[in-house]
Amino acid sequence: MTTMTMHRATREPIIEVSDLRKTYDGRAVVDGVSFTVEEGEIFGFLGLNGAGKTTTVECVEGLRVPDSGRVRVAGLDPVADHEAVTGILGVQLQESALQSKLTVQEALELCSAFYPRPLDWKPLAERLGLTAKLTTRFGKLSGGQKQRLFIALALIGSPRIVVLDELTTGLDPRARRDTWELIEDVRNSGVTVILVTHFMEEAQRLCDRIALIDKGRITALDSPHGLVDRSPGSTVISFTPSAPLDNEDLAALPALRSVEHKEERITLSGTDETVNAVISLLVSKRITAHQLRVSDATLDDAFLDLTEV
Ligand SMILES: Nc1ncnc2c1ncn2[C@@H]1O[C@H](COP(=O)(O)OP(=O)(O)OP(=O)(O)O)[C@@H](O)[C@H]1O
Repeated sequence: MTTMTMHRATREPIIEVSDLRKTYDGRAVVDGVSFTVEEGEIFGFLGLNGAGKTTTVECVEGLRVPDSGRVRVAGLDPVADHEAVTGILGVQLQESALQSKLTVQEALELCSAFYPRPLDWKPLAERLGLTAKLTTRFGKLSGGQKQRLFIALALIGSPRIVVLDELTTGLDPRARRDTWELIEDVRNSGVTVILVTHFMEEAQRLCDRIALIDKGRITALDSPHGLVDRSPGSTVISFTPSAPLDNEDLAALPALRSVEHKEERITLSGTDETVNAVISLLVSKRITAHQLRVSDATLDDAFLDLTEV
């Protein structure tokens, strides 16, 4: 992590998952999931609560045993070769894993001792804003400080892959941005990052690719841009017309996804074709568009479009 070389994904899969299934009480919570993660990429999972994200990543970590399917981490089976996988994969601990009387420094030193080539914990603690808290007991840390310590502990073993589940939940906006920079540095040093998140801005900024999980299945897997482009309403145009527009004319616009009227203001979502057609319509009717705004849909829009609620 200390060498800040520029990231270049090597395009070699370091994680391979095919047709993964996990059932609880006869219900498939992960239902035929397949994906690969290339070494050096940040790979994100997005999905509604209960979609199967954590179950999927815990099968990759070897913490849950799949009912069927194949999982390989650097060529190893995470269940059969659990010890070897633990040596190359850093995971965020759960709150219950640390004794409340342990100080931050003790936790960092203790976890360093588990690994053959641990990072120097002092700069790591500094980077995560924990230096002033080294002598504070875990039980006395705030939620955000605990979260930072968990991130430090996930990275301390100098892993090839780090799995961060809800990385910045509970962090204030400043700490969240600092953590994003840290994760970018981690990736730039060649570490592969698996990120489970509910924050679209985080996924959009950090992830090279994102798997959308819905009811135990991957419904889309693409770059953040690619997902936004797949969203049927990928371009949004809004304006206040100088004279009323005919609803039938609006409804006939090509590739139109939605029309919204708010007092006199009209917001349409569709594609570039929709935008061009509405401009032609306005010109042909000699109507001026006041406060005209055209914007791309966000990952948020894509997520809602591509997830069945
Ligand atoms: N040990 C278990 N026993 C029974 N059901 C479980 C178990 N673990 C998870 N589940 C169920 O599996 C489904 C998927 O859970 P999972 O934690 O993987 O979802 P998630 O996408 O990570 O959700 P969240 O965003 O809420 O963390 C949920 O319906 C959950 O209740």
